[in-house]
Amino acid sequence: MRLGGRIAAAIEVLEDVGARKRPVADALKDWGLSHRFAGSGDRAAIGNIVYDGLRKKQSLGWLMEDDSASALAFGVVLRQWKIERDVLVKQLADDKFAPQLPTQEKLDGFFKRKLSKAPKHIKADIPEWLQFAFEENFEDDWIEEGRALAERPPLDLRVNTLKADVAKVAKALSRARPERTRIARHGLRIAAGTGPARLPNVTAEVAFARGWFEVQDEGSQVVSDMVFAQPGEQILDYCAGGGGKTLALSAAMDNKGQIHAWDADRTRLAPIIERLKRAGTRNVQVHEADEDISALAGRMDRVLVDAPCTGTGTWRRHPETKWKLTAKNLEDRVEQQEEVLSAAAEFVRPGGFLIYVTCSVLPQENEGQVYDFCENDGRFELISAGEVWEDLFASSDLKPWSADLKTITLTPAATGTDGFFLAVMQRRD
Ligand SMILES: C[S@@+](CC[C@H](N)C(=O)[O-])C[C@H]1O[C@@H](n2cnc3c(N)ncnc32)[C@H](O)[C@@H]1O
Repeated sequence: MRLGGRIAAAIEVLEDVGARKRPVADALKDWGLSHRFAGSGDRAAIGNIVYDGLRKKQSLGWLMEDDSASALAFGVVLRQWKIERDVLVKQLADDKFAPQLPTQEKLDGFFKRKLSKAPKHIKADIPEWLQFAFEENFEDDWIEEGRALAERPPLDLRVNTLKADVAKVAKALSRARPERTRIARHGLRIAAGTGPARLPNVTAEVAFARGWFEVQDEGSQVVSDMVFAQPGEQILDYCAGGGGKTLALSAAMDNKGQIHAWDADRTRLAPIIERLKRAGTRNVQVHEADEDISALAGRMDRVLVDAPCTGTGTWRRHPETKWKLTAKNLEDRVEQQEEVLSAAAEFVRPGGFLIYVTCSVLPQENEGQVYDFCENDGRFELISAGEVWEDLFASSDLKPWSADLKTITLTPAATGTDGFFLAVMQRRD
């Protein structure tokens, strides 16, 4: 396919996503199934236009004075992919599959308008109603933080130290030119690439089938490390989901001790079985949602609550969720988090630790949540996560946010990771 056909396809997918409010991945998959002539390079390029457009939907719409799917797709190739206007016009002129170009007047305006003159939430590419929360969290840097959440993310891998080491995986994947992560100790990163560049399908590699690595954002690797799980301990992963963090904890414990993996949703937990097997994990007990785990109450050295959240820290990967999020969704999540935190706390032994994690950058779900919890439950005290950071990652030149010098927030702008929040609370009695 030529560029014109790819832009036309991206417009079709963007319209589908907008009209049916469906996940981008589903819309792209359907498009691929009904256009089997498109090669993998075409599908990657179309996906990139769609995702890049959704990440910067607001700023591109403002520059184009038009937020249609077509304006967005052309905005991406002209501004983000940096294809010269004349080159684009020429390429599309004799392409019968190319969509209609925006009018001369619209394009003139697009190139004349300066984003520095746009309202602040548009510059930051975040929904206006979240501006206050961003300001509260990131002070003078909030626009930069919003913008970083609108960039393309890299592909991060966590080397499974139960089966391999960083050098071995780097060698196995050398064609993809992975580099060591700047914070995580067992991480590799494959750069995002620009324009139509596609990321390699690393899960099709033999090294993946052998369990040498997992796909896991560096931020997720870092917060898993900060649980500080020690060999021989008893750990409860209360919101284990597909097991991303469970696997990292197991490797950190060198398969010694016991991890109990639980989740309220049995279907979310299902993939964990296969992943544990591939990783060579032997110290994880999976508990189904309807299983009674009350025998573990008051006995766990550490309980990890990787709480259900709005996912604002992962907007780079799921940009459509940025524009769908409502104040009501946020309120519901906050309520759910309160319930999960109180229920999970019952499993911590006296002197043990409760670790609260979200992949959100909103203070309501983060600092607000743990301060309320500690106020209501006098047994728990917030301790300094900054000290754990220093213990583990002092050598990194990147530093997380810490509004209160106790909890930590990772962000694409500060730490080059997805957005994550982590707080550690200790049970006194
Ligand atoms: C952020 S995801 C977990 C991701 C997972 N830890 C990982 O690293 O792959 C949050 C999980 O919380 C679970 N959850 C929601 N409400 C819960 C509850 N009341 N108790 C336990 N888990 C719950 C959801 O099913 C979801 O799998």
